[in-house]
Amino acid sequence: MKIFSKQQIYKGDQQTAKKQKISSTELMERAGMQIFNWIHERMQGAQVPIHVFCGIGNNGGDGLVVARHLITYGYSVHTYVVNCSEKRTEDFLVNYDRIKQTTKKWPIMLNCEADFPTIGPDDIIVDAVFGIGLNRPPNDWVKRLFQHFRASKAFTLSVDLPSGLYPDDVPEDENGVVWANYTLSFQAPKLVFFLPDTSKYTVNWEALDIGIDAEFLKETETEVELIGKNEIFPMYKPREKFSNKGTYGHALIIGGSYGKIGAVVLSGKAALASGSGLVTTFIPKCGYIPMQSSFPEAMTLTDHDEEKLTDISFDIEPTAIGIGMGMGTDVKTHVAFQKFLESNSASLVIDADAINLLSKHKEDLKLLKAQTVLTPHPKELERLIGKWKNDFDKLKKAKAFSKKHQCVLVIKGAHTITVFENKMYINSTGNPGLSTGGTGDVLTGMITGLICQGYEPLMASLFGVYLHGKSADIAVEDYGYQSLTASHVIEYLGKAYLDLFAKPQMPHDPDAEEHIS
Ligand SMILES: NC(=O)C1=CN([C@@H]2O[C@H](COP(=O)(O)OP(=O)(O)OC[C@H]3O[C@@H](n4cnc5c(N)ncnc54)[C@H](OP(=O)(O)O)[C@@H]3O)[C@@H](O)[C@H]2O)[C@H](O)CC1
Ligand SMILES: [K+]
Repeated sequence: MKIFSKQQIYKGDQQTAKKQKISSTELMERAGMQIFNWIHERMQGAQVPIHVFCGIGNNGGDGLVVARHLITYGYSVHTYVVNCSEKRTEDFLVNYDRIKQTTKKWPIMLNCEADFPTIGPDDIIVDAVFGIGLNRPPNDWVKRLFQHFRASKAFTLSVDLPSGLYPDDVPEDENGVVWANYTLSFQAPKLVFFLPDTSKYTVNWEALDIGIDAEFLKETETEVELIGKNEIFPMYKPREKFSNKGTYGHALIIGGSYGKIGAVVLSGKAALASGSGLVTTFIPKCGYIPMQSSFPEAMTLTDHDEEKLTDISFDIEPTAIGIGMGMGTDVKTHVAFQKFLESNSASLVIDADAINLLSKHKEDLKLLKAQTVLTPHPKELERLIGKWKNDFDKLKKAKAFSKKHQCVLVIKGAHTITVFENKMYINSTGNPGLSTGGTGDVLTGMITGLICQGYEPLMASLFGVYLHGKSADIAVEDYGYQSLTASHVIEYLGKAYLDLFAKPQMPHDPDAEEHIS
């Protein structure tokens, strides 16, 4: 699913109005009606006080549409205009008149803190103060209004975007933002719903189809995409009937050191379970027996050193190599890694200590061949690209790094973001059960295994990240968040594959599930 920029959203509105021969007021009516339907479907006329707070722009206009329909359907509605500016948009004014014609209970003007209404914890707040048009921090009294919302503990439903949140920046003051329980976003979610700095402002979100021009949606190239089943399924490569283990490539997993052989076991098993035809592991000598006994499907090569990697040489021809898990950053290991990079011609997935070595010795980055995949967690990323001011700065730096080194950056997190040159792909699967040792090793193995089967490195990264999260989502049903382990992610990979063929995903629902951030 495409995630549009603010400029693209405004353009989409104009193109929709032109192509469908409707006015912007009609488009606002559609948008507001969708929000009303969503509420009405759930509330079925329940007489819970609903406080609709409207700004003075089009987000406020949407709020007025919602309030008008709620009033018409007999709900207990209190409508307020947050009078934070002298300006009014045209469509706000049209809907301001319309609501005044619908009810004698006209919207109440809020001008300062003394005007704040009492809101009960069981009431509902509809937040339509600011949408994507916010361009500066809210006034102090408006900030206090947002804190008043939060203190009330009322269920807060934000229209399009939690007010006070920019679509393309991180707010300076968290008190200047509405903390929503749910956000109903028009047509597509916003990037800020997925970033660590800003995802906390909405617990849950949903995209509502407001009938934006189909051609616009199809033709517009976006910088960001949300990756769900709809995006992943077309990438799937079916297995051929007349095939053998050689058809699906040979994965080589290199890593491990004394006490950290398990990382390579997990990675190797994941490469195999993702579908690689053959798997070989390359580890220090001390790992030979544990590897052979715990992972019989794999072939094992060893370094001549007992405890660490000092000489990565082999006479097999792997299709793809995953390297770095549990490897350590010993000087001798670095020399071996450097020599390996100089001579390697296979596709490469780099993780953990191999990333740390690259960060320490940036001159080695020029040894990476195009489309090498790097899978850093946030700390490893910081060592690699330097500190960032906020998430947007991080993404800017990540894009620059990817462009410079022609590599695929898989930034692991609650919403893993894969960056390739100027494009960013946000994963929609996964859960907090994955915050446990070894799950990163599993991911690296999976991406390596997918490259072995002929997936391009970028595709393999997107597919691997999706399947990894999906596997955890299925496994968590059986094990719960606390007890989920990296081994379960491997065990449930088959179910994650099968899920691709299960119920189709709804067009506007990235993963046919609730979107809890
Ligand atoms: N396709 C769609 O997604 C549709 C979205 N709709 C809704 O429209 C809003 C965007 O509406 P817009 O009027 O552009 O913006 P806002 O309502 O968010 O803000 C209105 C104006 O408020 C001013 N502003 C900005 N920051 C502040 C501030 N801190 N304090 C006071 N005022 C502020 C600013 O104007 P200025 O001239 O003063 O700079 C904004 O322009 C979108 O989010 C949806 O809810 C359509 O209804 C349907 C299609
Ligand atoms: K809002």
